[in-house]
Amino acid sequence: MKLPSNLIVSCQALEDEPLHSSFIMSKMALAAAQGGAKGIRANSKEDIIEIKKEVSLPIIGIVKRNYQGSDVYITATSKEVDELIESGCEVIAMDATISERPKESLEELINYAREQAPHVELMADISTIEEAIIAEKLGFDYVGTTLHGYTKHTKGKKLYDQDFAFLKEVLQAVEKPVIAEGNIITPDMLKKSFELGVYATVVGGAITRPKDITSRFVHEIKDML
Ligand SMILES: CC(=O)N[C@H](C=O)[C@@H](O)[C@H](O)[C@H](O)COP(=O)(O)O
Repeated sequence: MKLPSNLIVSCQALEDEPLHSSFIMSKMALAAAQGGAKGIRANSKEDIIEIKKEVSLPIIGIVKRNYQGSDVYITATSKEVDELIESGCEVIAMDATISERPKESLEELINYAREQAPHVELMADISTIEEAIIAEKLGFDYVGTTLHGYTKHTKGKKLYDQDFAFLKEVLQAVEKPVIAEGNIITPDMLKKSFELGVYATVVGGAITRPKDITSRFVHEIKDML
């Protein structure tokens, strides 16, 4: 296992976000490491290379790229897999949902990644129980709840809905290590995910997206002022 059973912090800022910068993401990762995170999740070859200059933690790499006519944007094709192999990340995460893919099938993409980089582990970003089961059968090393609530067929759902009912189901459905990811926004939620039996938990926006953090504070007082 390249990832430790612990907290992983996602350091991502897309082009339309205020902190978009590989340098800033590398410092976010440094802050996360100093705070005790034991892994990093990051987007793009450039960001991963910069982050690796600052921290020696294992990295889950993704490349977010939109393709016309497809809803899949997290490591969608072999092009993104190639970029991630070049980045030197320890784990590649990819969309493992049933959404229509722009090029290779999911199975082809896994086989491609295994052939090109047998030393790199693979994480499935799923949105439903069925997808978790398929991902396990396809041989992913980790099953992550990343896309629950973000696919057409799960839109609007949150990982913490009904006292983490979906996460509990995933934990029962698969034997591979489960990574909780998506909308874990408090230390209590993080603790709860480990109590339920996850292998690791990825926390992103609640730590590394100050715009979202500010909005949550502002939301609480919006009707008072
Ligand atoms: C759905 C999607 O595109 N999720 C992305 C996946 O890498 C990131 O934008 C999230 O920040 C990450 O999953 C962590 O989640 P949260 O920021 O909620 O803690």
